[in-house]
Amino acid sequence: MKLLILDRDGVINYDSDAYIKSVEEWIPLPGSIEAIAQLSKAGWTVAVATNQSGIARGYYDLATLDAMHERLRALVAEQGGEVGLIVYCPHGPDEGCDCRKPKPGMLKNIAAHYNVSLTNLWFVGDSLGDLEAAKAVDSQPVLVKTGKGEKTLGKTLPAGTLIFDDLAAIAAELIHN
Ligand SMILES: O=P(O)(O)OC[C@@H](O)[C@H]1O[C@@H](OP(=O)(O)O)[C@@H](O)[C@@H](O)[C@@H]1O
Ligand SMILES: [Mg+2]
Ligand SMILES: [Zn+2]
Repeated sequence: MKLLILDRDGVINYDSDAYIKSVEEWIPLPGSIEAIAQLSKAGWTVAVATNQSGIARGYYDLATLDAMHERLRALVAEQGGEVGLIVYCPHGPDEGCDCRKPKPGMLKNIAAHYNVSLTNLWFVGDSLGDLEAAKAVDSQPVLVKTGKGEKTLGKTLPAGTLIFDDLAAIAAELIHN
C-alpha cells in the first residue's frame, strides 16, 4: 500500500504564529490541494497527522477543527481525489499525551489503521518535531520549505531527512519516480 502521511499547518495550508483558528483562516498553500489529489489519483493514500494545541488553549473548538478538515476533503474531492485518515492531537504541551509530535503516537495510530509498517514510510512536515516524530519510528523524515520549513532548515535535522520545496515537488517525485 502506498501511504503518505502529511503534517497539516505549513504543509497543506498556510500556518500562523497566531494559530489557524477558523475555516476562514485555513487557506491552502499554492498547489497543495492539487498535489494531494494527484497523489490520490495515482493510488496513494494521503493521511494527516497534526498537532492542534489550539484546542487545549481554547482558541477554537472541535467543531471548527472538523470544519477545516471537511473543507480540505471537499477541495481535494473537487480535483477528483480523496484524503485518508486525519488524526490530530488536541492536547497542550504540558499534558504529557502520547500523540503530540515529536512523539510518534499519531504516526503509529495511522499505520495501525491501515495495517502497514512505519519503516521508511514518508512523513512530510515543516517543523523539527515532525521530523523527530518520523525518526522515532524509523519512518522517513521529509522537510518542506513552506510554513516553518525555512526556519527548520537552520536547525540540526535528523540524519537522512529529505528536503523539498513544497508538497507539489513531493507529489512530482512520488508519482513520476
Ligand atoms: O503543523 P501542525 O502540527 O499541523 O500544526 C501546528 C499548529 O497546531 C500550531 O502549533 C503551534 O505550536 P504549539 O502547539 O503551540 O507548540 C504553533 O507552531 C502554531 O504556529 C501552529 O499553528
Ligand atoms: Mg506544521
Ligand atoms: Zn495529544
